Amino acid sequence: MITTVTLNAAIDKTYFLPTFPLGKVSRVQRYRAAPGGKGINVAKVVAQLGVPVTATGFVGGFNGEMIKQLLDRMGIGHDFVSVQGESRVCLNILDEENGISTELLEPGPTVDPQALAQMEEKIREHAAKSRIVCFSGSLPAGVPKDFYVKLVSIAKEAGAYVILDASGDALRFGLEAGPDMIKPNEEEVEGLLGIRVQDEAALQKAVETLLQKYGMDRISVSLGGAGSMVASQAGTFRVETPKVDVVNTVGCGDSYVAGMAVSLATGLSLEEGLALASAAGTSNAMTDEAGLIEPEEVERLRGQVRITAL
Ligand SMILES: Nc1ncnc2c1ncn2[C@@H]1O[C@H](COP(=O)(O)OP(=O)(O)O)[C@@H](O)[C@H]1O
Ligand SMILES: O=P(O)(O)OC[C@H]1O[C@](O)(COP(=O)(O)O)[C@@H](O)[C@@H]1O
Repeated sequence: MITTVTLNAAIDKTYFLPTFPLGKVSRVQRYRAAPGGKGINVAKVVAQLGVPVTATGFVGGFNGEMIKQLLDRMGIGHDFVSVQGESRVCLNILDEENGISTELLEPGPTVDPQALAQMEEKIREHAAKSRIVCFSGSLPAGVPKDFYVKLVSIAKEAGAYVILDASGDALRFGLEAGPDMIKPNEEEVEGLLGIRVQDEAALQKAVETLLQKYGMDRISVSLGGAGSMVASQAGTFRVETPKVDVVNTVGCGDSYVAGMAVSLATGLSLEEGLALASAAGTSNAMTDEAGLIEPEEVERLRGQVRITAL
């Protein structure tokens, strides 16, 4: 079992527009709405890859109900803590002619102390039944900056392998609890070390420094269409993913995390895991919804991922 945790769940809405002129009226002819927020996207991809998953986190209001109902329709198990207020809408406006994506992310509800305590209990309960627990995304108002320290510690004490995919203070604090894996982007690596990364050699040095400093099992720095660089206890690897026709890249990072979680839960080797994670991210880029992949496409892409030991 894999558990995903989304403290700021969302309805991910995508508007597909031929162009997106600012200051003009655009009539939306085509759109999609799906349950989202990073951890929920991870859960959707894990389920599509055929591994049992439970999604937890905070949900609120009508949007929260919609998130749960849409997950039910997808056959994805969930066990959320309900909060006052309304779960957010995350809007992605895709200007298809220019290939530009503009994301507008609402703040989400304010979480009260009682709900925080309930969440700690949920993590204790689900981590005890899970091989992998993935914590993903930003913290809504009312959640202390160091909440991931508490939750990661609880999950680790219960014996789960912990993946943390967050940014800013949430990541910085969360690292103190010793997650097994993180998936920062280059900017987040720079922020954590207070440096500028000029080239791949500098990135390699930076991720190896972080790996040693926090004693992690692996760090994947995702590089969009350029793939990823992964530092692990077995060495550092440059992972190149196939070039494809891109439709929508929102959710690629979540799909990559899902692939990694599935590989860990099913006992794949590190190299096999890197290929699966990259292929899942790339397959997501070829679909129009965040957290949507084509399992057959993933199978095909897996064989095309190039992994080089550095
Ligand atoms: N344009 C793209 N073409 C092919 N694969 C992509 C593309 N963008 C992302 N991916 C795949 O998804 C993974 C994660 O994407 P990335 O954009 O780096 O994450 P995030 O969404 O967290 O910023 C990449 O390592 C790659 O495997
Ligand atoms: O919780 P955060 O960090 O605000 O991110 C929320 C948003 O991130 C996304 O999951 C996309 O993330 P990635 O593109 O990094 O995978 C959106 O679908 C979502 O609504």
